[in-house]
Amino acid sequence: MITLERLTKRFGDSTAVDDLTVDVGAGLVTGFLGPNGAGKSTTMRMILGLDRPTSGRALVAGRPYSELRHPLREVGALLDAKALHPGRGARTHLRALARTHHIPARRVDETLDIVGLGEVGGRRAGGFSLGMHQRLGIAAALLGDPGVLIFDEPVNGLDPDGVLWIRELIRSLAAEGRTVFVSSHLMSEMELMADRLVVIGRGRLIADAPLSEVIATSSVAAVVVRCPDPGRLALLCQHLVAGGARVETSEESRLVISGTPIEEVGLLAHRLGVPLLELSARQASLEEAYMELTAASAQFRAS
Ligand SMILES: Nc1ncnc2c1ncn2[C@@H]1O[C@H](COP(=O)(O)OP(=O)(O)OP(=O)(O)O)[C@@H](O)[C@H]1O
Repeated sequence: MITLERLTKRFGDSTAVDDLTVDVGAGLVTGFLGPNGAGKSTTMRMILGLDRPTSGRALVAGRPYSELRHPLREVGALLDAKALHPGRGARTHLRALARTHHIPARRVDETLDIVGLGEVGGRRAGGFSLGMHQRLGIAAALLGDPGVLIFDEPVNGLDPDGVLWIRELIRSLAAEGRTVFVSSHLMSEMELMADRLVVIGRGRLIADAPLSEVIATSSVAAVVVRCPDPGRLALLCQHLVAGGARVETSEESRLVISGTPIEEVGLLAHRLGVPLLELSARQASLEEAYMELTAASAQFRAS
């Protein structure tokens, strides 16, 4: 469990994180979204004791990071995968970490196997590909078998195999009951990975809800009907508009309706004797919902 209580961080005159209160629960993947500069990394850094809050608190399992007795056994993190000594082998790097954090040495080979680097553990990290760096960073995060995991942009720059692997790993870590907090700019990936979402913009909380609820906020969600009889379709359209729905006619035989539930559209068509060849719900994508939610707080968006 991660708890943010009125968490605030100022750098000089600018406020990077602004009064953020959020509970990130166990057994779930919680996605952390927001435009560039929204304050995601700063928030994660404060959870990990790398930045000091200006006010408020960030707690892991009920305590600030600095008060954790065995931090790596409580919380593992992937922030900047390249931040390690290039001359060191992967195994040597993990062994050093294990030693300084009182983690049994056998975990080094266990975690190298979990991330698929068992065969290359002796190679210098300086020669690793981006994907191997990510895997090694994840091995370091898992080393202490922690209950809380924080991943900042874990799929950045990975090939499709690597993306699939990280997605499955992250889902399985949550299924084991761990708290998993993940940031990503890839909405399609978040849609597949996250159970809940925390969305921030300019440091402030915009949404904290299950994925499905965030998607449901989009105005792009619609009901599509198709009818072979233009006269009947026009009649249906008239009644829908009179009832307050927004209706688009993209093709002659098709209506795209928003603001009216699919059940009501179906019953109305039946009452009016409108023959339907199609009655379907069009769900918004997370990307569409996200763009609407963050429209006011994105600093760099073309108009
Ligand atoms: N050490 C620092 N000194 C001054 N300003 C900083 C510092 N670290 C971050 N900031 C500022 O705080 C704000 C939030 O940055 P942060 O990196 O947390 O955002 P982010 O949501 O992670 O962005 P991105 O998606 O681009 O990684 C930005 O305006 C950034 O310039």
